[in-house]
Parts: sequence; C-alpha cells; structure tokens
Amino acid sequence: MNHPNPSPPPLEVKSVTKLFGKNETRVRALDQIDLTIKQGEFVAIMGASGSGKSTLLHVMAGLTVVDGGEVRVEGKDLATLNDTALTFFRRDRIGLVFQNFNLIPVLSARDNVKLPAADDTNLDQRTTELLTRLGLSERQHHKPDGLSGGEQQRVAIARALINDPAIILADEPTGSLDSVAGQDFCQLLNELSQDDGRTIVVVTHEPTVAMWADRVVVLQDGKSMSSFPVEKRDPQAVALGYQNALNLAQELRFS
Ligand SMILES: Nc1ncnc2c1ncn2[C@@H]1O[C@H](COP(=O)(O)OP(=O)(O)OP(=O)(O)O)[C@@H](O)[C@H]1O
Repeated sequence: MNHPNPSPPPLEVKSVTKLFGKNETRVRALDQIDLTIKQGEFVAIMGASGSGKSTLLHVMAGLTVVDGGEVRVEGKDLATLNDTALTFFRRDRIGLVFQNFNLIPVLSARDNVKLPAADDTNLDQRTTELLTRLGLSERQHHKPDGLSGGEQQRVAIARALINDPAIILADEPTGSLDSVAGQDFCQLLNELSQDDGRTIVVVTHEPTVAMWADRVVVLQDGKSMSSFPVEKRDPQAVALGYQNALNLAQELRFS
C-alpha cells in the first residue's frame, strides 16, 4: 500500500557549525550539531554557560546564519530564503519569546500583541481571544511597566501566538520570573504543545523548567551530547539525567 509522504519534521538541524570571531579569538559555538524535533514535541535544551544553547535556538529561528550544515523548518531549507522571505517565514511560522520579554514600552499590552499580526482579518477578535486565554483581559490596556513580570511574559507569548505559529522558540523565558510565575508560564507552554499540537523548544538551565518538556537535549562545547526523555514532572530526575549526560561527556573526553 502506498503511504502519502509524511510531513517533514518542524525542526531539523543537520551537521550545523557556527563560528564566531577570527583567528585566535575564533569560537566554535556549534560543532556539527544534529537535532530533529517532531511535531508537537516539547524539547528543553540544557547545557553549561557557553555550550551553544542560545546560538542553536537562534539558528533554528533563522536569526543566525550558519557556517556549515543545514537548518530546515517544516522542510524548508532556511539558506534558500532571502532576507525578506526569511523575515516573513519566521513571522508566520515561528513564535519567539525571550528572557527580557522585548515588549514595546509605549504600547498597551493589547497593542503589543497586535503589533506583529500578518493579517488584519478578525484581528480585534483574535487579540481578545488570546488575551482572555492567557488571563490578561483585565490588564490589556496597561503598558508593560504597569504589569508584573509574569504578566509581561504572558503578553510576550500572546504576541508570539498572534500569527498562530506551529513552532515556539523560547530562550530562558522564565529567567526573569519568580518561581510561581515561572511554573505558570511552563504550564502554559505545556498546554500549547499538548492541547494545540505546537512544537516548543525552550533553552533553560533550570530542571524545574525542563521537567515540563517531553525530552531534554544536553549540549556541551557546541555539540549535542545526549538527550533523555522526561518521564515524570520530577525536577530531581531531570537534574540527575543532566548530570549523567555531563559525566558521560567527561568520560568520553578522557577515554
Ligand atoms: N555574537 C557573538 N560573538 C562572538 N562570540 C559569540 C557570540 N555569540 C555567542 N558567542 C560565543 O559562542 C559560544 C556559545 O554561546 P551561546 O550564547 O550560544 O551559549 P549559551 O549556552 O547560550 O550560554 P549562556 O547559558 O551563558 O547564555 C560562547 O563561547 C559565546 O561566547
């Protein structure tokens, strides 16, 4: 029986190398890294400072041009897109969330959410629905400095969702939040993957964040050392899995 072609994975990083600097200051931020992420999967990327986590996320978002290898988003090779096409592709397919929220201070929460909308159709209604879903209805006319950190991050994710992207990439999204707001935010990411089938990648150094993922990918020196599934929402199990991955990397280095 003939099967139709399966959809390509949402994110594929194939043998990607990224270098920064020149000559003696040259840094190999990513070193022939391979990573494939399935549709609807929630992946946490962990690793020591400088291991290449943010660079990998930026590469997947097409924010950083690679020096070798290939990055495919929903099957599309990002290197084949010119700057304009890449900007539109990113806007339509990927929602980005950063640690410092990156909201426009002079705009209300509601206007921040509407700002990147690619399409005006039912925009007011879509914005209201998103603000309601994220528990921001009461706060929508406030500017960012009148909102708590957790509320600001929820505005940032509402803005990231305005074009209904299939993929959400988040770099240390809970880094500026207290632990309660951080856990609420993780729960939201979990819903976006479980209920909506969106693909989520989160860079974090916190086991209490990574425990919400389906899988943890551990980076060291720009390489993907290993990955392990998260079976229960147990931060200690994640911390142990992470430590085991680092120990294994250390053994391989000296063997
Ligand atoms: N724009 C840049 N110019 C020069 N070097 C860079 C640049 N961006 C990253 N690097 C270097 O590349 C390496 C990987 O950096 P990256 O920010 O991806 O690591 P990270 O794992 O996200 O670290 P952290 O947890 O501290 O944020 C580091 O050695 C870093 O100094």
